[in-house]
Amino acid sequence: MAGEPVNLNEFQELAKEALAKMYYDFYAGGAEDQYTLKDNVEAFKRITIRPRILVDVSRIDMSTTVLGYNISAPIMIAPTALHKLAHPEGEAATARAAAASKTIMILSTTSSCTVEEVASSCNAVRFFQLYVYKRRDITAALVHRAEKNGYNALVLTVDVPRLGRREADIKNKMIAPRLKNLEGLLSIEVDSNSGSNLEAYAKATMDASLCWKDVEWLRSITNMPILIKGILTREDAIKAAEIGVAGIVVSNHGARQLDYSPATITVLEEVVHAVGGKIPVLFDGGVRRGTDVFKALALGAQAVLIGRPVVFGLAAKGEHGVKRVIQMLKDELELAMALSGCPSVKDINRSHVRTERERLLSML
Ligand SMILES: Cc1cc2nc3c(=O)[nH]c(=O)nc-3n(C[C@H](O)[C@H](O)[C@H](O)COP(=O)(O)O)c2cc1C
Ligand SMILES: CCCCCCC(=O)C(=O)O
Repeated sequence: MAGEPVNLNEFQELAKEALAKMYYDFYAGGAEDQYTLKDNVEAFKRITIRPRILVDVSRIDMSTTVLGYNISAPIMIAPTALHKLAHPEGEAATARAAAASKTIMILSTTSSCTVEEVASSCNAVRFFQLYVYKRRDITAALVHRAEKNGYNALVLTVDVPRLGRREADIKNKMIAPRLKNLEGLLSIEVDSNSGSNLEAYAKATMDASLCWKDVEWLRSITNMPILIKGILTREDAIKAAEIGVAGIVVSNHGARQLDYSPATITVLEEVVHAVGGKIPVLFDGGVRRGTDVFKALALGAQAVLIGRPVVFGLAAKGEHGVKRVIQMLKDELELAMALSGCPSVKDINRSHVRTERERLLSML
């Protein structure tokens, strides 16, 4: 690609040029037919914006709060695995970029840098994403380390009882790098001649018996607020609000788990209605433009998380690349707000978008 990237998709092109095929495929890929992977992005394109005019937009304020923490814009960093496959500085660079951008990074359990290394790389607000291992003692140790190292919330990922079938990883025989957070705690060697070593590793270690009552167990071992990541239905959203978690993330894991699960933006409103304002609803999946952020906020999300574009920014240009990715989205969101008559994020409301359902109903 010639010249500097001007949007997030161009960062993906740069990352493709920079990365070994096995790693690029791991980051970019989705499950099976990758139907949901495409639809996460395409579904945003089926929503149009209803701009309002003659509103004073000479000043735009994108700042907001999540769990009471101030951030410069409703754009956070989603937990994604193994940043050192993208860049030698790994999650430490991502965390510094998050801090410089005044936003929150959610560190993955399956990070290449440890909980402690990331904590000492910046003093910004950080959340910790938790996978629950069969070995509950190891899970508890991770939670305690996150708490001790100043992570401000726990994001419990609930959509990985098994790893999704990612065919590129199977073909590439994707490696399962040693997870630094588990060093000295768990050593499982996998060697899957038949396909993805990552999938084999996940099968050997992740606790597929995880269920609602385990949220109580988690609560009993930590004072950190707990958010549940991976909710796609009103039924589960109601349950989460009933058991009193601190928030939820509408997510299909970047379409890497269950193919033909819905594009997340198409179920956001259902979940928001079900929760009825009792707890904050965060959102991820397919956000590539400031207008996508705007649409998610209009449908009730408090903030969005960005997954792949952050890793692509890191792969292409390290910490600077992550900062650029976040800044590009912020610039696009700011412009979308100005052109839609929304001087602050609280001005963005349901009347500012027309969903595909509404378009179809209007034709009857
Ligand atoms: C390479 C990659 C690794 C991921 N690793 C994790 C993880 O360790 N924990 C987790 O909860 N979600 C993980 N996710 C899912 C993201 O948190 C997020 O839900 C998803 O990437 C959002 O979609 P987007 O990539 O279209 O922005 C991962 C996603 C990708 C692409
Ligand atoms: C090493 C165990 C599985 C890592 C899973 C990371 C992830 O959530 C994803 O790739 O998606």
